[in-house]
Amino acid sequence: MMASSTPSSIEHTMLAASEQLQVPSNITKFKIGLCQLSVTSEKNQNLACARNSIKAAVECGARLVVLPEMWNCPYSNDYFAKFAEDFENEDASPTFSMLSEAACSHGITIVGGSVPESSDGQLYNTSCVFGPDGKLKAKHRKIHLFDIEIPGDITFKESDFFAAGDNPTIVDTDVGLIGIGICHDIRFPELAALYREKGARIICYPGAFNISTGELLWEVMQRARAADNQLFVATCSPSRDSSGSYAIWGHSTLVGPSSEIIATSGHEETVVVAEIDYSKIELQRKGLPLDKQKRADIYLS
Ligand SMILES: NC(=O)CC(=O)C(=O)O
Repeated sequence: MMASSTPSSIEHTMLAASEQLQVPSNITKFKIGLCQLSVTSEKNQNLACARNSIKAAVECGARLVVLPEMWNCPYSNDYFAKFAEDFENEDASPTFSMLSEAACSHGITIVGGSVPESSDGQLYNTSCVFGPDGKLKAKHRKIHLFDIEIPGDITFKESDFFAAGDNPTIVDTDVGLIGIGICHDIRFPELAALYREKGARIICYPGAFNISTGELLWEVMQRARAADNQLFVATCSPSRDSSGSYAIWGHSTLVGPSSEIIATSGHEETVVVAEIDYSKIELQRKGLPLDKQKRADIYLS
């Protein structure tokens, strides 16, 4: 269906290799909302637009809402430092406050896309996850920074501005275990495989693929991560702004565990709302038991 705290409350952003999280058994079906937002150079306008879009998703029944990569700030080196906020000082962070308030007043889980975070003199491309009580549950700092140089096509160097995160993020929410990656993180199958191994049933990737890479790779990457791991993959992008310096592909999408596209969009501003049914995962894994067929004994030798 489509319709046009404190740092101590972070539950876990890093997993020890032996740690196995438990999947809550009580939730099997719910709706997810992907807010494909139009991003401007006015932060307050971006916050207001995101707040309205979250409300629209909730009105369509969403219990989990995902925002795009860099939704409070244009995806441009000219803006990252100016728009950065320090989440440790949450009262001085309008983005943190808005997401916390929205999650609490609607009683939903929000994967808050990503925004520039300033911390200890560094900038990070960071996604915050909030629970229905409005508390911060996890914080994912983009691990794989988008450095690309394709002559005559696209050059972008995130590492000139951002430091990379060092931790995978899997978060236990009221809609089950969610793995988090940001955009370029989707290209690394090892991260998705780790999330699957730890019990994630859905991986959320806020992203802002460029039109150069997006047409060929955006859908392929999502479907590959879903097929490899037999779980749901949700992506959420900003909408395309033809006046911006970085042309965004859009196409926020929900993919199911057999790699099927459940819902998607074009490049315009919209909210995608679709159903996640976890029983599809069990069905797919039973019919095609990749986990049992896996030959881990030979891959690493
Ligand atoms: N924002 C990104 O990481 C962009 C990306 O990965 C792309 O291909 O475009």
